[in-house]
Parts: sequence; structure tokens; C-alpha cells
Amino acid sequence: MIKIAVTGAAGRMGGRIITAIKEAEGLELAGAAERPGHAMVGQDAGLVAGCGPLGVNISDDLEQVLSGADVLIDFTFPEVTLKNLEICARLGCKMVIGSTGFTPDQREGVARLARKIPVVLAPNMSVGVNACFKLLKEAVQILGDGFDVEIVELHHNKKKDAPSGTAVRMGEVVADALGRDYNECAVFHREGMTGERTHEEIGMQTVRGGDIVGEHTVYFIGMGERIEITHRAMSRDMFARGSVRAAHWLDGKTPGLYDMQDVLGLK
Ligand SMILES: NC(=O)C1=CN([C@@H]2O[C@H](COP(=O)(O)OP(=O)(O)OC[C@H]3O[C@@H](n4cnc5c(N)ncnc54)[C@H](OP(=O)(O)O)[C@@H]3O)[C@@H](O)[C@H]2O)C=CC1
Ligand SMILES: O=C(O)C1=N[C@H](C(=O)O)C[C@H](O)C1
Repeated sequence: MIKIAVTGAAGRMGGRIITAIKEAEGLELAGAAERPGHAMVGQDAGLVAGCGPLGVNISDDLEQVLSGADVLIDFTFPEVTLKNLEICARLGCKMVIGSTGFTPDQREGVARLARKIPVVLAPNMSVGVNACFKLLKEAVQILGDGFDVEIVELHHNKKKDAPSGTAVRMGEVVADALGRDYNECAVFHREGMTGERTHEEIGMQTVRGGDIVGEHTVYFIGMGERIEITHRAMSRDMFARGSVRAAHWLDGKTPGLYDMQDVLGLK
């Protein structure tokens, strides 16, 4: 039995992950954590998640939560995730990270700490989005350099980072396949007399509203034709199942930084 702990246990993803652990074979919820002062601290994690009592109360003491865990699944915020990763690295607990919005420095911090423990870090844990990453690479290989690329993402009005981690990864995949540097060619804002669009740029557009779970479209726009590769998430459950699959996959792995392409065997 692989013992899993969950941080952000009362969050939108936390609840779905706890439910997915309950439904998975060979895994059990060993602990659940929230930030100190959170209204759900002390409550049964299963009741908070809506999947029935699990006999595991949400705690604000992560070290104590990790004492009985093999893997921590963390969908919180970059600053919180990095602090939690430091604790995991010290205690030798493996980690699955779903948080998005890392700065380049924070990403380096994750890579440095992943030299001590095995870590899966992925901006999107769904099979469909990870298939799209492969399709995008293939699209560029077929289409070559002749199409303008624009990426549009839509999410709910509670999302804190923009563009989404998934959109950024899509931009990186396309830029890489085109032999460009994403950090140099991404354009996030157009207003006023912008001048003509350069051929090299990749436009990154963000829409926020209501309860949209997550939608991503990459447009390849040519002369007289347009290709659109779209992924629409209908619920958060496949992100949660992906994180649980990653936790399972980490069993027996050596320290290092892995992603969902490793977990799904897509590399
Ligand atoms: N990789 C993937 O497949 C996916 C990634 N995500 C990403 O996951 C992250 C979380 O998303 P979502 O669940 O919607 O966000 P939520 O805000 O609903 O959940 C985050 C939770 O973390 C809690 N939290 C804050 N600080 C701590 C702490 N120190 N210890 C433990 N818990 C803490 C928050 O509490 P409080 O609200 O009180 O601050 C909240 O309950 C985002 O970065 C999002 O982009 C989302 C979906 C899929
Ligand atoms: O915050 C969300 O909700 C989501 N975040 C991830 C991202 O930033 O890419 C993945 C998913 O689209 C939902």
C-alpha cells in the first residue's frame, strides 16, 4: 500500500485528489494538510472533499502529516510548494507537484531540490493535454515555419496565475519545435499602435470568467487556412487521477525531476 499525503486539502483540486485516492487501488490517504488558521483544519478530509469520512483529519502541521507518508501530492501555490518541497527533501518523502505559476528562479529551486528526492512536476496532469503536447510538436514538424502561432486559454475567475501553466508549456513546446526561445518570442499584450505582427512571435492570450475548468487552443494561422488544436477540461477529476497515477509511478524511482510525459511513457 502506497501512503499519500495531500496539501491544499480543502482546495478545489485537493478535494478531487482525496476522492481519487479513495477510489484508487493500492493507495491510501495517510494525511492531509492546510495552511495554519484554515477553517477546515481539524475536519475529516473525506467529509471536506465530499467523498465520505476517511478517518484522516486535516492538519496544519505538515511535518507530522508527512511522518506516515511515502508521497506528497501538492496543488497549492509556488511559494507554498517550494517550502513543502524543502521539507519533503529533508524527510525523504517523494513529491507530485501540480501547482503552476513558478518563476524561472522557482523552477530552478524545484530542480535543485529534486536532486535529493524523486519529483513529478507537471502543469497539467490530464492524458488529453499531454497528448496535445505531442500533437503540437508533430504539427510544427509537418507545417514548418510558415504559420503564425497564437495560444488562447480560458479559466475560472478564481485562478491566480496567468497565462496558465499549460499554456506556457504549450508555448514552450511550439517554440522549441520551431527552434525559437519561448522567453524571447512570447507576446502577452497588444494595445494601441502595435505595428504589424512579427512572424516569430507567439501570442499568449488569457480569458478569465465564471467556473470554466480549463480550455486551451493553439492556433496555427496560415494564408487561406487555419488549424486549431483544442483541449477542453470538463471536470477536475482527470487532473486528480493523473496526480494519483504519478504518485503510483514514483514508487521505486531514483531522485530526479520527472514530468507527466515520463509518467505516461510519451518521451
Ligand atoms: N497540474 C494540474 O493538472 C493542475 C494544476 N492546477 C494548479 O493547482 C494549484 C491549485 O489550484 P486550485 O486547487 O484550483 O486552488 P485552490 O486555491 O482552490 O487550492 C489551493 C489550496 O491550498 C491552500 N493553501 C494555501 N497555503 C497553504 C499551506 N501553507 N499549506 C497547505 N495548504 C495551503 C489554500 O488555502 P486558502 O484558500 O485558504 O489559501 C487552498 O485550500 C494552482 O496553481 C493551479 O493552477 C490546477 C488544476 C490542475
Ligand atoms: O488553475 C486551474 O484551474 C488550472 N491550472 C492548470 C494550469 O495553470 O495550466 C491546469 C488546468 O488548466 C487548470
